[in-house]
Amino acid sequence: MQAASESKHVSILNTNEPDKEETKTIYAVDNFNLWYGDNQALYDVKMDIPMNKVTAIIGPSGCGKSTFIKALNRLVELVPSVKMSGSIKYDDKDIFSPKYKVEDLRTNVGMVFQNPNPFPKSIYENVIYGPKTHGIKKKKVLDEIAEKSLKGAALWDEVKDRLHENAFGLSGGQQQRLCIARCLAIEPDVILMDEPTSALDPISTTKIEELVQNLKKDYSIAIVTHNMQQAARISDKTAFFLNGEVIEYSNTDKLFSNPDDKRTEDYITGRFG
Ligand SMILES: Nc1ncnc2c1ncn2[C@@H]1O[C@H](COP(=O)(O)OP(=O)(O)OP(=O)(O)O)[C@@H](O)[C@H]1O
Repeated sequence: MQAASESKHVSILNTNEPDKEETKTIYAVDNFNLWYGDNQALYDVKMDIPMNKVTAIIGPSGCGKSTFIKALNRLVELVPSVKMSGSIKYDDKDIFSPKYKVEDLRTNVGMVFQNPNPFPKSIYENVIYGPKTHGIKKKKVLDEIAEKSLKGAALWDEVKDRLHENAFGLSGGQQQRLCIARCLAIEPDVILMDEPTSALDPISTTKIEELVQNLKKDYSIAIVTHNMQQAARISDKTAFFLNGEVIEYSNTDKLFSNPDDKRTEDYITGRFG
């Protein structure tokens, strides 16, 4: 966590800032395998996830997309039967090293799930939950974090007059943006999104897509989506997974216009999946 005064949220709203051209790697995944008990779900996954870009993970149901994204923040370890091999480096550090603290990873890597999952608390309490857990107590600082995070999630204008109302009173799309605000409040570097719009109507989906585009100036984003048009609209790079393998991983324009692998072409043209 950064101190509130040096918060990165200030720059979220500055849409005139030019994109950073130099592409650095935030996650380096190499030869990564994962099993649930005896069933192997991921095979030799190798991919570098770039910093300050949107990386889409696409592929048919059951191909390992969620498993992969949950490996990136070690959430997948909560399944007792899971075994893994290979390496995942975040910011050049092996996240499975005994020395690596999972709490540090979770502070740097936020996650947004398929169904909006606000806590049964007020809008305000939802957003400041993480910072409070990290020991921030001053009301002024928490107020500032709440405002910046809600602005960052493009929700402030809609909720600024009802911050102390229950979050369940928000629409599904607003609840999802609240979950994004809750994620921004811990000031992560990476945001993992697992089908964040699949439960939303088209207007709410468009808002989240616009938001993702804005957020990539300050965050590295990996997004699992079933929606190929969405991947094509919002991502810089796309990985196509099939049966636990990365079949193709390239710039989104290239993958959708001129894929190298016949299986990618079949999938994006709707021949299966
Ligand atoms: N908790 C679990 N225990 C056992 N097997 C699991 C578990 N979660 C996923 N799997 C298996 O791992 C494989 C990959 O599942 P995963 O959920 O990662 O795929 P997905 O591509 O995200 O699918 P979908 O698009 O349907 O969400 C599947 O065969 C699935 O049955």
